Amino acid sequence: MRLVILDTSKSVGEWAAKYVMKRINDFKPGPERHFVLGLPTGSTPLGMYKQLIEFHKQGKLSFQYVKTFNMDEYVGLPRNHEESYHYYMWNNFFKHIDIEPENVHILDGNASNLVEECNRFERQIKEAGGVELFIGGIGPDGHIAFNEPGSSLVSRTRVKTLAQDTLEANARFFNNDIQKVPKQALTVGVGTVLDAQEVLILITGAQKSFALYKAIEEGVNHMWTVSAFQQHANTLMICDEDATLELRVKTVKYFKSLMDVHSKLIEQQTAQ
Ligand SMILES: N[C@@H]1[C@@H](O)[C@H](O)[C@@H](COP(=O)(O)O)O[C@@H]1O
Repeated sequence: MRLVILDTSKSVGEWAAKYVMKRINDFKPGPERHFVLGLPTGSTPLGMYKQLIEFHKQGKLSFQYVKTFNMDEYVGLPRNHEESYHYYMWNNFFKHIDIEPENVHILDGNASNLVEECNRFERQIKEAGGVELFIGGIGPDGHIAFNEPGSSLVSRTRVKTLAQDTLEANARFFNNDIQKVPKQALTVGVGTVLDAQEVLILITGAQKSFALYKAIEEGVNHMWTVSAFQQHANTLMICDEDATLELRVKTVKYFKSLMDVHSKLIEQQTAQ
């Protein structure tokens, strides 16, 4: 596992965007060879999306041959509701880039048969050839996508009832009214994300520092589902200083000493 520690949450967004751009451009996507990207929502990735849009506007990056699969969506929230992940994705990212709408895949939380919707999503990922790079964020309770504490670490896309911690954390998006937060969501499983060729996880803020500690310094534990990525051969976590507050000084020093190595991961873009 790699951990890139940057000073601020802003730098996390910029670094992640440079990394994603490099991965897509190095892949050289084309009509017969789409780059398959898994995407998260939440406040953490906003800076990354902003920077990716900027790279696109500068002509450095195209999404014409990129297929996307989003991690999750609330159940029962109308698609045009400002807090739906459909709205979030189109508003914050897709409408600003050159992606083909048919290449965008977001779970439909209003489908008449939610189980079939989840199974269809898994099939679509498979038909696309699997995810090349899955980007994720985590909740303060260490969940990835909506894989709440106690989720199976081999789970697939499914309906999930949200934990109290998540309802509380996400109430801020619903006028701080916990009653307005949908109680269920559709989410990719931990196993779905583990199947990706590579996983990139963004973690910022002191409120995520205990989860980062659980993810890195303790063992794999289904009560902290992000810890499952210790078992993935190609996981890259990017965090800010605040998120390291619960880590040992030794751990932080070790990963910081690798910064020169990590900088090489985005080198081609900075040189452009
Ligand atoms: N289901 C989403 C997660 O996919 C996301 O990672 C998390 C963090 O959100 P934020 O970045 O706003 O802290 O929020 C929700 O729970």
